[in-house]
Formats: sequence, structure tokens, C-alpha cells
Amino acid sequence: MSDTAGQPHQAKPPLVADAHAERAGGPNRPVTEVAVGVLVRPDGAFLLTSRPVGKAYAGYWEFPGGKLETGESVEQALHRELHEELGIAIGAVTPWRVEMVDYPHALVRLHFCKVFAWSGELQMREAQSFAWEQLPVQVQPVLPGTVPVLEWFAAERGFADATHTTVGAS
Ligand SMILES: Nc1nc2c([nH]c(=O)n2[C@@H]2O[C@H](COP(=O)(O)OP(=O)(O)OP(=O)(O)O)[C@@H](O)[C@H]2O)c(=O)[nH]1
Repeated sequence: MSDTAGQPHQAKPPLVADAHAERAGGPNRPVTEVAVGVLVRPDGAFLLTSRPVGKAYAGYWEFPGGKLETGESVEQALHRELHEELGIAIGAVTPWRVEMVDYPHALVRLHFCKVFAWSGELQMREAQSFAWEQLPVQVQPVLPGTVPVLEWFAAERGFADATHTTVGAS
């Protein structure tokens, strides 16, 4: 999408949740808590899915997940969301990083968790697309809130090149 007004502001650094983060979009702006699952296969490939039609940033690639419901923990939300969206039952959840992203439509706190074990075949229950990716990722466009995760992977893996293709770049 070429609408720069729709681009989010990303808090920098540190990209962690703290009391100051609530002020990024105004003193009373509510924070939406989001659980995000980074499924990693034994060969190191990670799962990206495209945002379904009808949601903000439809067609952008992200890690699967969604908003916490009232009373849910991040882990509970992740189990529910990945079952709802992908039809899988996930095993242990390993918390990784927390990041605030200030979108025009929402101020979100993303709880990224790695998941190494799951059961069931992947089913795209929201008619999304999916791709198992290595760096650099081949799909585009990548959701702004997803880009830092690719950089964390790059740091972990000693990958020094561009992690993804920027929309509009040749
Ligand atoms: N699932 C997911 N959401 C992300 C990522 N990065 C990121 O900024 N977000 C943002 O986090 C929020 C998650 O909302 P969502 O629409 O996926 O959640 P949901 O499935 O509960 O949505 P719904 O209530 O419309 O059904 C969106 O504002 C989305 O832009 C990511 O990697 N995965």
C-alpha cells in the first residue's frame, strides 16, 4: 500500500512494554495486547501467514496470532488463536520478546513467543496464505510489526543481509 499516512510509528528503543509506552499515542489510548506465535521447524524455517481480507493491513505477511480475550494469558490466547486460525494444537510456548507498535488503528503490545512443537496439519481457516520462510523472506509486503522479528532472527543467525524486500523496491 502506498498510503504513508497509514504507516505506523514504532517506538524505539527499547521496544519493550513499560509504563511509558502507554503514552505513545496519547495519555488515554488503550493498549491492545496481542499474542503472536513464531512457529519454528527443526530446519529453522518459520511460518508466516497473510492477513485475511477484511482486516487492517489485509494481504500483509505476519506471524499468526491475535488479541487476548478478557482474562486470558498470552499462552492461553496463543493456544486458542493458533487453533482457530491454523487448526493446530501447539505444545510449549517460549516467550521471546515484547514490542509496542503504534498503528493508526490501534496501539498494540505484541508478545512474541516461539513455538517448536505442534500437532495437526496446517489449515488456513481464515482463507489466509502461508509460507515457511528462511532469511531473507521471499514474501511481501511484510507487516511493519513483523520486521523487527526478522531482525531478531538475523541477529540470532548471524545473517547480515536485508531480511526482506521493501514494497516498491526493485
Ligand atoms: N497476529 C499478528 N498481529 C500483528 C503482528 N504484528 C503486528 O503489528 N500485529 C498487529 O496486532 C494486531 C492483531 O490483531 P489481529 O487482527 O490479528 O487479531 P485478531 O485475530 O484477534 O483480530 P479480530 O479481533 O479482528 O478477529 C493488529 O493490529 C496487527 O496489525 C504479527 O506478527 N502477528
